[in-house]
Amino acid sequence: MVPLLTKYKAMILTHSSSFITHILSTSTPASSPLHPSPKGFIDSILRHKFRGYCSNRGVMASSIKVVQNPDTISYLNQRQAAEVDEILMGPLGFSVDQLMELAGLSVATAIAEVYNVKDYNRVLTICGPGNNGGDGLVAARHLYHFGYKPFVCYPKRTAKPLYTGLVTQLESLGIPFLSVDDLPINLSEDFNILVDAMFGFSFHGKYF
Ligand SMILES: NC(=O)C1=CN([C@@H]2O[C@H](COP(=O)(O)OP(=O)(O)OC[C@H]3O[C@@H](n4cnc5c(N)ncnc54)[C@H](O)[C@@H]3O)[C@@H](O)[C@H]2O)[C@H](O)CC1
Repeated sequence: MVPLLTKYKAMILTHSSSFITHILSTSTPASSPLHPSPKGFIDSILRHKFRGYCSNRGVMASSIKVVQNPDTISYLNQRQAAEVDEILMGPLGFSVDQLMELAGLSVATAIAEVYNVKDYNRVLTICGPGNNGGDGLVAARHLYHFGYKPFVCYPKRTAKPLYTGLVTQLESLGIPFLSVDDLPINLSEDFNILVDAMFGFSFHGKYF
């Protein structure tokens, strides 16, 4: 899969934790009301964590570190992303559908900021069976409203109301659902952008 990916115009990963996806993916060096510093955001989560759970700040401080690269993009690893979600959904009281909506909207907004709709119109969103897949379904809906032409491949559907509702919303907009067999061998011939919403922090096993 990896060699193929290099051919795509863009590949968007929704792997990172929902609420922070956009902030991390579009972070700029300077803070502004629209683009808050990702470090500031993470710091506020960590402060909450320290306050709520930890009497030993040194230990907790070393357990989550935000890696900042020279381009000011920050990354969380799998465990860190899961921990942030636990805090958001626990003491901070966010619900899954609330976070999923924010994650999907953030991904769609990040795409719209970077890839103009005229040149990069056809977006394939490949959705897995869990919450990460749900993020992708939400992203497809917002991309439609931003003027893109989204396509969704959602081969392993989940019967829970949260997911069936998302599917109904996409169907009502006429967004095509493609089976795996419908997909061309060379995805880059048919699509300008690929959104990988297959697995998030619950992925286990090995990448190949
Ligand atoms: N609070 C939350 O949980 C939220 C998370 N958000 C996003 O969702 C993902 C995590 O979602 P989750 O449902 O826990 O699982 P995944 O989507 O990562 O995986 C789905 C499903 O797949 C199974 N699985 C894992 N590895 C494999 C494998 N090798 N082969 C087959 N199946 C596999 C796994 O057991 C899961 O059941 C998180 O990253 C966020 O992006 C939302 O934004 C909402 C809030």
